Amino acid sequence: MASIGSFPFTVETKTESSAFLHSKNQHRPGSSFTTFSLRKSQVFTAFNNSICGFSLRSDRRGQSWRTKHVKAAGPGNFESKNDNEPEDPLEATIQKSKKVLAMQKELLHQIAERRKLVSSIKGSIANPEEEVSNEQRENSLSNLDLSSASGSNVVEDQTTNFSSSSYDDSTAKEVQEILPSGVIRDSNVGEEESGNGLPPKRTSINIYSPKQMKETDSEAAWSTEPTSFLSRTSKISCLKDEEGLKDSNLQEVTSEATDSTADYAKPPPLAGANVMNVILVAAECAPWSKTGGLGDVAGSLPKALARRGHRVMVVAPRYGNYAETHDVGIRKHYKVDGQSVEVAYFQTFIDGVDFVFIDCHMFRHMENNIYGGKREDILKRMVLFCKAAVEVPWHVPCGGVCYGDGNLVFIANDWHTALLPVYLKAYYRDNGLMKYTRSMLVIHNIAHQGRGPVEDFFYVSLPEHYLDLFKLYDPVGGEHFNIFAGGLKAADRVVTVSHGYSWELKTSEGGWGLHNIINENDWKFSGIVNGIDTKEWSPQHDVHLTSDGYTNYSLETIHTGKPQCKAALQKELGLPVREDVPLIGFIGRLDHQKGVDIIAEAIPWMMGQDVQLVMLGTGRPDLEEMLRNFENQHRDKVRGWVGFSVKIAHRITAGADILLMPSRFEPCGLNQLYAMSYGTIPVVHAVGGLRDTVQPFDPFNESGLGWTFDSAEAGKLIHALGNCLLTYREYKKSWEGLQRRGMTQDLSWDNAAQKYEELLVTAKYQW
Ligand SMILES: Nc1ncnc2c1ncn2[C@@H]1O[C@H](COP(=O)(O)OP(=O)(O)O[C@H]2O[C@H](CO)[C@@H](O)[C@H](O)[C@H]2O)[C@@H](O)[C@H]1O
Repeated sequence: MASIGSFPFTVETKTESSAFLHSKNQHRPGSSFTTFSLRKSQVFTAFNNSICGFSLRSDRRGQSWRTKHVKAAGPGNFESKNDNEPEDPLEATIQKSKKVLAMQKELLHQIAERRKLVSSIKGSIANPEEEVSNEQRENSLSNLDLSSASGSNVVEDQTTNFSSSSYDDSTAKEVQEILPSGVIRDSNVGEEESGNGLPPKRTSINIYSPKQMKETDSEAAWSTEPTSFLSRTSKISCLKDEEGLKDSNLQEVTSEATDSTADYAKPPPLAGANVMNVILVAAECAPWSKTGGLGDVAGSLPKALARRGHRVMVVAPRYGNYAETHDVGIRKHYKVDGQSVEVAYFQTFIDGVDFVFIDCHMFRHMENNIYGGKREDILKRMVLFCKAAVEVPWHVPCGGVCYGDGNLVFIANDWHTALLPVYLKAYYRDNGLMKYTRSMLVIHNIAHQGRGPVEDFFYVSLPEHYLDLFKLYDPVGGEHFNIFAGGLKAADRVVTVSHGYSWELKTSEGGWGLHNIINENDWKFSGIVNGIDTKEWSPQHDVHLTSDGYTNYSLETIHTGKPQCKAALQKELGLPVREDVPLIGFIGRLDHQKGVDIIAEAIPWMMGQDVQLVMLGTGRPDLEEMLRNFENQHRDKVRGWVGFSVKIAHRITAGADILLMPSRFEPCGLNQLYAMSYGTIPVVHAVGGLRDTVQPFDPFNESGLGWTFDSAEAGKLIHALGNCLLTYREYKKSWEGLQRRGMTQDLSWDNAAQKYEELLVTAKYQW
């Protein structure tokens, strides 16, 4: 983090988030410019990561940094034009040098201050009992008893829905209804949790008025201070009363703080001053659970964010027994449809990411049927999941320390977790809690929205005035309840997985009834093309290519490696082993979106060609039957694999020459990205992310990555595939060029992660 230090950060904070600073200054009257906006985490992070960054920064950032600095610091800054500046250039240089020296002195002073701060943190680790105030606030809504909140304990903050002057019994009742309606707060919880020899938990919360906040050290008074890495130390008190806390955890954290000086040598995080805590919440997460691309994204985007220096967690349901994970030992209760449901948390740390799995009877043994069951049952599962997930940063210590709710952004995904931004607002932020926590909602597929009758609203246990957020009218279904609609409105930022799809979503054809909401929220809406996990999906390292005659290969060895994989695939599937026949692949859900029926229409033409076709998919029973029929009718040319097999998906990607994707709509599409990185040429309907990522082949300029067709029709597919087959057979050099260009693209998540980061930052500073 050499480039973060405190100085540019302070500048950026001041210039970009005056509202935020305003509120900060309330707690720190009289703070000076250079210190007032450094939050605990940032102080710690800055301290932890660089001193020498100060001297490098102006060189590295050059003019843009200086401009910002001048803007922020105004007159008196060493870069600003001063009326008293001497005419003599030598004298002017000397004066400037003096000012630079003075500034460096000031910076050294700040560093010394921060050293003291870290020492005091270490001290507090050594004496965790002293953190009583932290302990008091470190509790969940599952333990809140707002009926005991009264008088001076009541929030007067304007951002909440209630004030002390108007707070009476009826308000208390209302607040009770709003806040804990989805959260069990009965004394059973406390008793249960104190049943392990641990101190009983408190059953009420102290809510501080702004006056109290001012009178109290703001760092100790309220956990909404953005925390990031400091949370690792300041949240120690949350651990000591948690079941399952091991001494070793504490030691780990203590030694982490002790070793902080050693971190000077570490390279700075790519995110620089933007380092934050990120929690991605998704209904599936590869490799543990996956029905499609959402699982891939949940398993890989977080790792790329972690590589940029963020503290990153994924929260997913625990559908099966995942060997790598351990029970954190914490139990909480949430109310779903009037029933108290106990949840446990399982955790593991892989590739820099904390993976937390929420365990409860509703998810167990659902690994092969994640979205199965009646509509109400799926909804109830997602309600529970979102209620539990939003509180994970409070309850689940990772590496010994909870994430805390400061400097935190949730990334929710698709309708399944679209309730999370709503809960964050309704339960917490409307009530002055999680004030600095933000949410982003990612649209992977707008076709699935969590629609139901308006009565479904009662399952989500929200205050009545929230109903309007979810109510939607459409000509087919009439007035209905729509979870995606609520999430889109409540989230601080909305992202979809390609630019093309972000445009399509705003049209009546592409928005599936949500286009008006998306257009109204255009200001917070962006498209970012997915990346791929190059560890999982690279022909060089693919673990599924190490046996059964397959082999790993790279651009250098593609001439031998890919034919070997093709032969192995033909052998494995019982097709004639022939190097010269073009092998066409299809992988995907068998449904309307993926255009399997368009392939079906083109089958008679295809079977007239000398080709082989391998299709892998699962989904609609009629389409599954169709795949079996293709195989039965053309046993020497077609294989239709009905089922979900990650191994076969990898092997098809490596062994095929061509990948077909005639999707009617495709928000991003991952298979074409995987294909290109394996030297397999995509033939795709130019829609959504497919249009963004597959530039059409131009034989005159020898450019492009594959073939595209402009409408989802069999005739168009045949035309594009015909040209592709011709090139495969007649123009080997062009084919190799296509493979080379595809394989040398940077398709990793790193680019996308940087773009996500930019939006996470805007969300963070959004008030
Ligand atoms: N039968 C099978 N066996 C094994 N593996 C199989 C399989 N069927 C599919 N897969 C795998 O599932 C993933 C599907 O990726 P897609 O991008 O096609 O996602 P999907 O349409 O599910 O997701 C949505 O989300 C993703 C992620 O944002 C978007 O790319 C996409 O456009 C959008 O529709 C790939 O990894 C693929 O290999």
